[in-house]
Amino acid sequence: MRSAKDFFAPLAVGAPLPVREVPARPSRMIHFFDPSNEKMAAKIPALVGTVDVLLGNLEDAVKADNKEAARAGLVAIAKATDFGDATQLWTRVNSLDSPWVLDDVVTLVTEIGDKLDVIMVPKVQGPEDIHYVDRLLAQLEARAGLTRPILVHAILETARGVANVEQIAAASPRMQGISLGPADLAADRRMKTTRVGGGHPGYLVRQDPPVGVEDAINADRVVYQQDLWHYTIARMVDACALNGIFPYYGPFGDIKDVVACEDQFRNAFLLGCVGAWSLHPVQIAIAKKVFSPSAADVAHARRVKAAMGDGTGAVMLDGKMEDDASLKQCLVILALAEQLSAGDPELAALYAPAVQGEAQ
Ligand SMILES: CC(=O)SCCNC(=O)CCNC(=O)[C@H](O)C(C)(C)COP(=O)(O)OP(=O)(O)OC[C@H]1O[C@@H](n2cnc3c(N)ncnc32)[C@H](O)[C@@H]1OP(=O)(O)O
Ligand SMILES: O=CC(=O)O
Ligand SMILES: [Mg+2]
Repeated sequence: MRSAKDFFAPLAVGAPLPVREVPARPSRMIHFFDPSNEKMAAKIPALVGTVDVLLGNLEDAVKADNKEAARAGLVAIAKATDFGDATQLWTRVNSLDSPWVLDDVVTLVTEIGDKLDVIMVPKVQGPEDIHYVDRLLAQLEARAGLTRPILVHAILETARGVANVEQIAAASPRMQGISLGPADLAADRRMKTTRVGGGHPGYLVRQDPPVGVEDAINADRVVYQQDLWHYTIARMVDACALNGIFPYYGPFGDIKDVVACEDQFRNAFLLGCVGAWSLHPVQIAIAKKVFSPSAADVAHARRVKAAMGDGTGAVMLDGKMEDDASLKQCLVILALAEQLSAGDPELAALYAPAVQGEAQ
């Protein structure tokens, strides 16, 4: 293990200094596209400024025959596009045991390292995977003369990865965040599902049999569908919070079911996630809506803050007790509203009166 003193030293001579704080840029939707798909790629310039993150995907969902075209396509798109301040460029490289990943990383850092904000690494098993990528990136950054380190995002999609999530989150100052990868995780755990994210009608809790009713076992009883992902998301959120990095829900594959997608994203938001993946343009607006606090929550947070005066003690507001701890939650909402308003006049208007300075 590296000593704390060494942690912020570059891992290669000439590589940029590691960051001490992960930049907290909005990343409500990580919008996936396949750079080898000409129709999809043609839509990317118009998405700049409308999504927080554009992610050129090179891994699963890109056909094996198209892996090189996807890599080359991403290089071409990145070179031709000005992403501005509002949109980050990320990539998801192939898995570390694949025949493509070395060329993915070498090519992307060398050709477009100055444009890439984050590299998403799939199927991370433990901190050793992050250490490998960390050193390789430092070497390539030094050779490319980059002045800003590229950050790393891990996908949590193996049982071993989940068991090691705290060490993964702490493995490098490059760690930007972690996404839940429910599809691969389900397969790796040998769960008996056949879908990409979301719930399952068979995973439920049933109300007790009614008392004093004939054939009570077969009587109508309320069933509550449970969340397959609650444990993993909660663990991931804690690991990220502990290490000052950001947690995300991953993919929701039922593109047509925009209602369940919104529910699943909101569960993740309420548990502490800052964003989710959008696989199709229709999911962009869902993520934006869910991962931006509601106007009602912002207004309520503002009232609690005003009622709490110097921030200590207890007060009653609308019949509920508020104190230092509920104020802290309200400040989280206000800080997020302030951050998002800064780059989005529509949200700024929604949250009016101006939220400037409220989180201080
Ligand atoms: C488990 C995991 O690893 S999840 C992550 C990996 N998966 C992905 O990245 C999937 C990315 N998304 C996709 O491949 C596609 O959206 C699909 C396959 C889900 C659906 O694609 P389609 O059947 O073409 O959807 P649809 O017909 O509704 O598309 C409408 C338009 O939006 C475009 N479009 C679809 N997805 C995207 C996207 N992610 N980004 C930009 N444009 C897109 C289509 O090209 C199409 O364009 P057109 O109007 O010019 O014909
Ligand atoms: O890569 C994502 C997943 O769910 O698997
Ligand atoms: Mg996966």
